[in-house]
Amino acid sequence: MLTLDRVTKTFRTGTFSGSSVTAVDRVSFTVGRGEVVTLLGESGSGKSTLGRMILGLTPVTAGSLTLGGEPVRSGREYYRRVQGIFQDPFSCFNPVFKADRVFALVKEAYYPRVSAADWRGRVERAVRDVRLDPGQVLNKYPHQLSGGQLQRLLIARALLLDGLEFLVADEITSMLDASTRVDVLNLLGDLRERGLGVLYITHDLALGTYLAEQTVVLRGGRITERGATEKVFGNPMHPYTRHLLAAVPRLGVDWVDAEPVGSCVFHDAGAEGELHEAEPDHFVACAQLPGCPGH
Ligand SMILES: Nc1ncnc2c1ncn2[C@@H]1O[C@H](COP(=O)(O)OP(=O)(O)OP(=O)(O)O)[C@@H](O)[C@H]1O
Repeated sequence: MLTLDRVTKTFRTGTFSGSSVTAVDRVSFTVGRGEVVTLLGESGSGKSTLGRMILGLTPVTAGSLTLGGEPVRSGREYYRRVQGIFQDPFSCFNPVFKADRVFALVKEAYYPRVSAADWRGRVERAVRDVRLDPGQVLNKYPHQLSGGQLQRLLIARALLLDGLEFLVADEITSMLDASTRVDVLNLLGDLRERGLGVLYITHDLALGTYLAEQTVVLRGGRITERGATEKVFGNPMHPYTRHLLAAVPRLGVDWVDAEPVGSCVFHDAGAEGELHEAEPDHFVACAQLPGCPGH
C-alpha cells in the first residue's frame, strides 16, 4: 500500500532562492493494492509534483511517503516495484533507436541472465497483454508508431517487471483520441485486476470517474475533497469541487473562480490541514470562508 501522510513539497524560487512555493501541502491519502485512485486538479494544483515524489524523482520536504511501509526512494530496486508513465509518450523514446529498445534496457538492468529467446517471448507476451500485435509494432522506429501505440508499449514495459506493485499514470491519455483513450484506461483497469495500485493523474473530470474507486481533488497543493468516487462526484460538498463539476465551458465566457457558499460546515475539522469526515469514506476540507475560525 502507498501511504501519504501530510506530504509537503516546498520549492525554493527566486534569485538566490529567496522565496518559496508550496506545491503540495500536507496531503494524506492511501492507495491499496488492486486499487485505482484518481488525482484530480487544475493546472498548477500540484498533481505532477506529487507523482514525482512517489517516483522518488523529487524529495519530500515534510511528511511521510511510504510504499509497503518503506520510505519512497529512487534507484533500480525501487523502480522494479514502482513505475511512472507520462503524458508525452514520444519523449520516452529515443528517435534514433527502434521503439523496442525500451524493452532491451529493462533486460539489461533487471534480467541480464535471461536468454534472448526467452526474453523475446516475454516481450511479445507483454505486448499482446496491451492489445498490440508484436508483428506490427516491434522492430519499428518511434515515428512509425502512433501516440497510443507508444503509450501502450510503455505500459507493456512496466508489465515486464514481475515485482511491479505501483504505477503512476500522469496525464497519460491527454494526447490520445477518444477511442484510444478508453482502450488505455481499460488497460489501467486490467492492471488493477493484477493487483497493482494505480495513481491516475488527470485534469479531465469525465475520465477521472471512469475507473477509480477513490478520487482526490487537489487545489493549490491542498486536498479540498476526497473519498469514494461516487460520493465525491455524486455528492460534492466543497464549493470548489461543486464549481469544478458544474463548470461547463461556454463560448466567450471566462473561467471564474469558485463562489463561496453561504456557510461552511467543515471549519471545525480539527487541526489545520485535516479533513472533515462528512460521511463514511467522504472527506472534505474547510472552505476557508470569511468567519471560519482561523481564516
Ligand atoms: N521545480 C520547480 N521549481 C519551482 N516551482 C515548481 C517546480 N515544479 C513545480 N513548481 C510549482 O509547483 C506548483 C505545482 O506544479 P505541478 O507541476 O505539480 O502542477 P500540476 O497540477 O501537475 O499542473 P499541470 O496540470 O499544469 O501539469 C506550480 O505552482 C509550479 O509552478
